[in-house]
Amino acid sequence: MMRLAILGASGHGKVVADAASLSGWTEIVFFDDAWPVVANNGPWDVVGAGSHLLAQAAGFDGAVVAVGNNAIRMAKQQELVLAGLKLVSVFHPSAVVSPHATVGSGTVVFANAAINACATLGEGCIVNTGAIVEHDCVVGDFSHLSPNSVLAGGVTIGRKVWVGAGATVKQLVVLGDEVTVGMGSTVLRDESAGQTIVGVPARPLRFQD
Ligand SMILES: CC(=O)SCCNC(=O)CCNC(=O)[C@H](O)C(C)(C)COP(=O)(O)OP(=O)(O)OC[C@H]1O[C@@H](n2cnc3c(N)ncnc32)[C@H](O)[C@@H]1OP(=O)(O)O
Repeated sequence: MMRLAILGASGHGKVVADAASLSGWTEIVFFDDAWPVVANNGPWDVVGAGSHLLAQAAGFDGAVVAVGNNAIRMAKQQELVLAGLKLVSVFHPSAVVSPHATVGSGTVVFANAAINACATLGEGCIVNTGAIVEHDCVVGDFSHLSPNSVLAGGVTIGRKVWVGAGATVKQLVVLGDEVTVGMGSTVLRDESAGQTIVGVPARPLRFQD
């Protein structure tokens, strides 16, 4: 029996649970502060609030935070670690991950994602469905690569970066911490921390017409 606790009874959590179920976790339960009003998340049970999970570290073989917001995911993951839970990574079986890539704890990698050779991903990241992290990329902690987004070779992104669905980042570009890339954007140049950039080519949102 391999028992996984997922914190966050979200839609994203359902995808984490599916990937975990398909990759060998035999018992999966959710914790969420909406419990007991929320008692299930799709086919999975919600069995307690976040505080209950913090008190049950010994009861699980692993835990993962399923919260889409990067800052909240970071805070929750740090709480779980302090409480003694073992943060694990979850890989959908159809994800292709190079044996020469490094993936931090608490990172989830969904169906048809690819992480190529010598890429380095931090902890608590989301590599969403079909996202591509090319060779030699560096992805900071608690970043989210949305479905079908592409980081071309050697891209470096900071912590808590959100790359929107279908966005593409040119090879060797560097994005600072907490940059948000709008869905469908094409990023051709480096951007400093905290910017929201959109469009083709991507420009800071405040400069859009
Ligand atoms: C499984 C999953 O679902 S994972 C999640 C996947 N979701 C995503 O990838 C969504 C990513 N988020 C976005 O792209 C958002 O639009 C953001 C973060 C870039 C901007 O969001 P907000 O700050 O709420 O901006 P808002 O919607 O008010 O738009 C502001 C302006 O930017 C434009 N804009 C917003 N997003 C984009 C975009 N991706 N590309 C081009 N223009 C955009 C809007 O048209 C608007 O222009 P206007 O002022 O001329 O009307």
